[in-house]
Amino acid sequence: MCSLRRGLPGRSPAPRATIHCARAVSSRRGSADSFSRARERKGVVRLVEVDRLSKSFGDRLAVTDVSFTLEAGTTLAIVGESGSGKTTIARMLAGLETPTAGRIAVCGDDRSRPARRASERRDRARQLQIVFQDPYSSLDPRQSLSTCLDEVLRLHHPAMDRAARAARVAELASLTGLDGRQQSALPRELSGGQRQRVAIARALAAEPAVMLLDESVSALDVSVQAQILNLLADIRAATGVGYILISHDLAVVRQLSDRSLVLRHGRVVEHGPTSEVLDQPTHPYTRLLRDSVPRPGRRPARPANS
Ligand SMILES: Nc1ncnc2c1ncn2[C@@H]1O[C@H](COP(=O)(O)OP(=O)(O)OP(=O)(O)O)[C@@H](O)[C@H]1O
Repeated sequence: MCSLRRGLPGRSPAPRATIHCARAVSSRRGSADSFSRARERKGVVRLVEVDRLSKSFGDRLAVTDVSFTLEAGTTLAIVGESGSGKTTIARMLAGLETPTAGRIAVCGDDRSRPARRASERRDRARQLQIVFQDPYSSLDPRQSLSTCLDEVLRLHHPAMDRAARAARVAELASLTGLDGRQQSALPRELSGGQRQRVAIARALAAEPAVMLLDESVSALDVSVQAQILNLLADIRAATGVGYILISHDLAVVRQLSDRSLVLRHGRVVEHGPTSEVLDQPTHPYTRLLRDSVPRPGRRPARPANS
């Protein structure tokens, strides 16, 4: 996997995503809170700050008072059973839902209200990209990887000429382990794992500071899943991108994330380093989630009275 990093010739290991974000943070330094400034002085780039976020749909509270941060080069996992509010948080981060209360900042820019102009939407997309569980539905069936990446590069990097774009397409394909045939293939001609690599390459083409991985490896079989997780870890090390990993699979969470946040009925019940959350959970719900993972010889835990 290390060879993938050689696919970024001449690029500084100092992550471009981080540089992009650091600029955004310093450009609005006046409104950054004192905690952010203290972290910046220590050289930690805070990519995402979510503060007391809530969302209700009518009288249904989907998310209540959720706070977390994400730093460059790290992964935060959001776990919880179906209906616990994971997707709603993801949709608010991506700007697809407006919070009922609370604040979201990505790269220091406030996202608590919808983007008004196309340029603002483009800037936001450049800061945060999403990779969904099913790339098939999010890929244009008529576009090969090369065409798809070229389009993203033209949108986000208008100063790049055709040759620079072609070089960057080759670089991204190499980074995500897609060969020449796969670069010119249509989505239907690729396997699920290859399509997921295409979706990752497309997200990376925008050079985002943050990637939101929404059950991105859930549909893949275990060996392909392991390859994609290794790939994501390599990309994180090479670029400093931060990941928000939404997953119900605790093995995936353990492999890729540094910190985990456990949601129940839209509220955070536990939040801390992943190893501590999974190995020494303090909340009964986290214990239940962990003990529900099927393991040889283990009986499923009975739900507590809840
Ligand atoms: N547009 C909506 N209108 C009304 N209720 C909604 C809407 N979107 C989500 N909800 C409700 O909000 C709660 C949280 O849903 P959400 O999709 O965020 O959960 P989740 O943890 O992502 O679940 P899953 O793992 O099944 O995707 C659920 O009770 C859901 O029914």
